[in-house]
Amino acid sequence: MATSNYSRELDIALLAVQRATLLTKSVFHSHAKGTLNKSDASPVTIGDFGAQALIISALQHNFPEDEIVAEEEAKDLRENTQLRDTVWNLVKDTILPHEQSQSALGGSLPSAERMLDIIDKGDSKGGAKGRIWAIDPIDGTKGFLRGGQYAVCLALMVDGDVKVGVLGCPNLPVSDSEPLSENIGADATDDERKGVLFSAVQGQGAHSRPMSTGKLAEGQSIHMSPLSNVSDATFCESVEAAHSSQGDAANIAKKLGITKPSVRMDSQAKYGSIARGAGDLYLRLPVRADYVEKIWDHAAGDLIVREAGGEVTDAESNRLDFSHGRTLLRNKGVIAAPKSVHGKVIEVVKEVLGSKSKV
Ligand SMILES: Nc1ncnc2c1ncn2[C@@H]1O[C@H](COP(=O)(O)OS(=O)(=O)O)[C@@H](OP(=O)(O)O)[C@H]1O
Ligand SMILES: [Mg+2]
Repeated sequence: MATSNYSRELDIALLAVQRATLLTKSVFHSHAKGTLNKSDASPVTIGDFGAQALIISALQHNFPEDEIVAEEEAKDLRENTQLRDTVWNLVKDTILPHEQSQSALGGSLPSAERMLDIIDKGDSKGGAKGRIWAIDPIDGTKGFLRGGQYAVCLALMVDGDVKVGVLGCPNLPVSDSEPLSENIGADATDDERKGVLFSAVQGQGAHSRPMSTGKLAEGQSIHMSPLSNVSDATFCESVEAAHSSQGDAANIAKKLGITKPSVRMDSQAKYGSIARGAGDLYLRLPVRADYVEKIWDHAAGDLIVREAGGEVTDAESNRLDFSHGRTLLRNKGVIAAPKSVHGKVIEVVKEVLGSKSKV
């Protein structure tokens, strides 16, 4: 039976994300060096499948009864044996050098066929009852392709409530105190010296530690910035204009008196960045009324920001609700901010979005 402080879940989640991130980095480097030419598949496809297989195999080994909601299904790999073999070769060769992690994660996978079955274990419908893990093997696919920001994301929900969250962000600065550069998401920032793992357990705060390939260091406590005046804020948003309305964000920022330009970056690296105080706000404003957010795009980041002392809601000021299956059916948009200014930000979000709906 799992203990109530979730220490084992956290340890396994950290190792699983560490190993999966190592795989995504190796896919990126093979692609960049032109050595990934065995198949026509994009490196995102290969990295997505490989990272999902590694994370699920670690979860199945340790928590066989738990359900899993993951982004990918193995259908494409079953139909394309060349692609399957490319992924399999990576998965079987991605091993963390410290022995302890090998046994904790259950050793190597036995075969390519078994890998496909493992990938398909991520097909849970989710819901309001039981222990459910949410996985996004590569969040921020566009960032990954650029060598910019992306994240390997894993969260455990129990009865719809997020209890454990881990984000592997290989291209963010190691240091929590390094301010965000404006072009952090636009440039190819891929660099061996970068990389951070963010984590949180409900009621136990949020932490960061360097993303190494060896034994992981103890986590350092992280906190949202103690922002008292919202006009001093740095806000983060998506690079992709199709994922978040940059026009609405600019109007909101202007009304809040914010003069600093937004920092655009892909993936849940935005949640990690504000949780460590490198930025202040994360605004995700709906572009299309019919788009429903996926739980794997938010579960880990939501807990990490709240445990770092922030507030995370939708545009109507409702908490993100992870109890409605694979999507955030009841929420539109995401507004994450230090507690001190969240109310003020929501006031202005409602004003700007409300005036649009009247046009
Ligand atoms: N229309 C629309 N609106 C909002 N969100 C959408 C939309 N379409 C896709 N997605 C999801 O956005 C995830 C990535 O979010 P980001 O804000 O990091 O965007 S991006 O990385 O800049 O593309 C991205 O996750 P990944 O596919 O894992 O990259 C998608 O799940
Ligand atoms: Mg995603």
